[in-house]
Amino acid sequence: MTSGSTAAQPSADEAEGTPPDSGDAAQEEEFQYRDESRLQAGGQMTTTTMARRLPVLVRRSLRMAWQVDRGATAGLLACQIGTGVLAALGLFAVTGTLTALISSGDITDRVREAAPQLAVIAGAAGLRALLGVTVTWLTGRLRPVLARAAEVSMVEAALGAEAAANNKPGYNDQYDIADRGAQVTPDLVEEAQDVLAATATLAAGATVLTVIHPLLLPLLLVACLPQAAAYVRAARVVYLAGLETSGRRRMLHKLRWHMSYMESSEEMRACLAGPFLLDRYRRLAVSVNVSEREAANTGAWMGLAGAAAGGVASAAVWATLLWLLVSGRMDLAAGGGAVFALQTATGSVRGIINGGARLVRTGWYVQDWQNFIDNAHGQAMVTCRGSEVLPAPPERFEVRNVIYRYDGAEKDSLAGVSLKVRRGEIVALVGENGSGKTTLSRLICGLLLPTFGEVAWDHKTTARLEPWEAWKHVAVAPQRFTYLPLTLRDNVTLGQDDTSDAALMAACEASGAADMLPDLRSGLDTLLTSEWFGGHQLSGGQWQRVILTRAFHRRASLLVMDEPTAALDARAEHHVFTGLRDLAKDRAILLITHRLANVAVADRIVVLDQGRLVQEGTYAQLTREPGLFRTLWELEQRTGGAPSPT
Ligand SMILES: Nc1ncnc2c1ncn2[C@@H]1O[C@H](COP(=O)(O)OP(=O)(O)OP(=O)(O)O)[C@@H](O)[C@H]1O
Repeated sequence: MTSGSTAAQPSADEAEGTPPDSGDAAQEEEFQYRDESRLQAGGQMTTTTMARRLPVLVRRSLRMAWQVDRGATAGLLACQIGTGVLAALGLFAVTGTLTALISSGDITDRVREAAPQLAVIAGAAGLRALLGVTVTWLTGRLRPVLARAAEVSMVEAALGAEAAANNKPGYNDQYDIADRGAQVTPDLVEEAQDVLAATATLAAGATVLTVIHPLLLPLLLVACLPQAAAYVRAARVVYLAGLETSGRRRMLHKLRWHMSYMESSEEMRACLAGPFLLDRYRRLAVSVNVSEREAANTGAWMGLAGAAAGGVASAAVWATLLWLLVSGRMDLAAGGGAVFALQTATGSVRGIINGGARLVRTGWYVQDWQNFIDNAHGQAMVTCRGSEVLPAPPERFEVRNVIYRYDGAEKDSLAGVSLKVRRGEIVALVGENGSGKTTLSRLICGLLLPTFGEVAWDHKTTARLEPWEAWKHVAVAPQRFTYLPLTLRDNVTLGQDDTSDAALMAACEASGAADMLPDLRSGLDTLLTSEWFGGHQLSGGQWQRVILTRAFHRRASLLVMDEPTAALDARAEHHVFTGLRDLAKDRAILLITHRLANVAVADRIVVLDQGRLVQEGTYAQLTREPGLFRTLWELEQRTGGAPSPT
């Protein structure tokens, strides 16, 4: 982005990650992770609990891999077992070779005796290399499939959460952390493979070591414990830093999205929002860098301490081996084999510790992912709602004395509102900005559940209905709609109901979208975005026609239209409103608009003021009687808007 050149550049100190000045601190405070219970739970995880969880994690990773690609998983397991067997064979062959070479007798005879063992060593090494390549191939095949599957589960869980969840404390943080878990799911499998491979090799080394001298293996394992503890602590520090920075990283992600994507590209330039946000981004990035760098430093120190402890412990094991040899408790040939076995076993134990610590850290993330997909941070609709299904499309939608307060809000957005809409009726919701119109429409659609009171469709409350089945009876043309990068046909039908051209064309006629079809290269099958080749970029008003087409195409009992013509030209707006009565024949229509000229079409008008229903009546009644409606209507008339009552 060229405008970035005008942005305040970070100083050298900032670029290196020095904490930003105090002016930014308050700003960053807003994005801090605040789920103390989660942080405490993370902080209390010890090496012992983690050691206990390791087999669970390996099993989980295998189960996940098995679900997405059985062939690759079985192949990987076979490779790991094969690697262990070959490692054992190779080690036994090394011991045999050394015994043969070191024994007394003619050198030619000794070499001849050792030759078959040497062939086994070479064969085992070659086959292990082959298995290594196979493991790389199978892992490469598994990784992307697993990552996509984890992402899909996340999206399913997010879609299965209450729409109100976004306001719940901690929900978005939990989503982010879980999303990170989804991204690292393939790592879990790979790290579990590493641990399995190292365990298989250790099993081989351990067998040989135990045969040579029973003291060596326990000594080696005890010696590695301090290193394991240090690595797990380091992993915990990095994981906790990931939790703590999640809110700030989410903000970075949002800023990146707004600065780079097409939808906001014009404001980024014309309002100089680009340089401003880029500066904000840099400062926030520095603060995240500082936290992550601190964690990396602490982790490195812990790793260093662990490695030093491991080094000392290793030296003790080697000294023991030396003592066994010098004191004559072990002969020279066995000693040679022990050196190889010890080296292999030490490498394997380090592999298990390293891989295990990484596996544990990844396991925490994956656990977060699992928790989220299990119940969406306590917001899963299946646990908040019933599973009843309406026997027939509802005739009547009723709001009974409803209070609604968004989570975290200081006051109610709706305070004791009651309203009825029947099929065949058009009801208009009117009121000033923030009076609660959209909130009321969300409740009547069952997108939100009331804080108090109830919303009933015929005689069933929305809280008892299975939501996805219920929403088959609802069509919404929302105030803030989403531009989906799909064809016109897909944007309208979303794969539902009658996807035939005839049904689509009828809806296009009603919304006015039919007028723009001649300009679309592939008609109904034109991709509605220029972000991909062959796509077509629509104007704001044209998009609104598409959204209306989508709502009209659905044969739903309740049609909610929230500022449905805000972006339409006069001809298109007139076309939509003259067709509304026809649409209302078999639908209940809830119309929200600030253009009071348009509410004349409604059978009833309901006026909201600060979350309360203050007036209800026909257009003729409300324009006559004193009240909020008349005040707004008169203001609109002064600017040349609403017609006189008939
Ligand atoms: N998702 C949300 N989270 C928290 N508060 C919200 C949310 N949506 C709306 N509110 C609050 O609820 C109140 C009613 O908002 P609502 O969108 O229902 O008003 P409206 O009458 O549709 O306004 P407008 O005419 O501007 O569209 C406002 O005070 C608003 O701040």
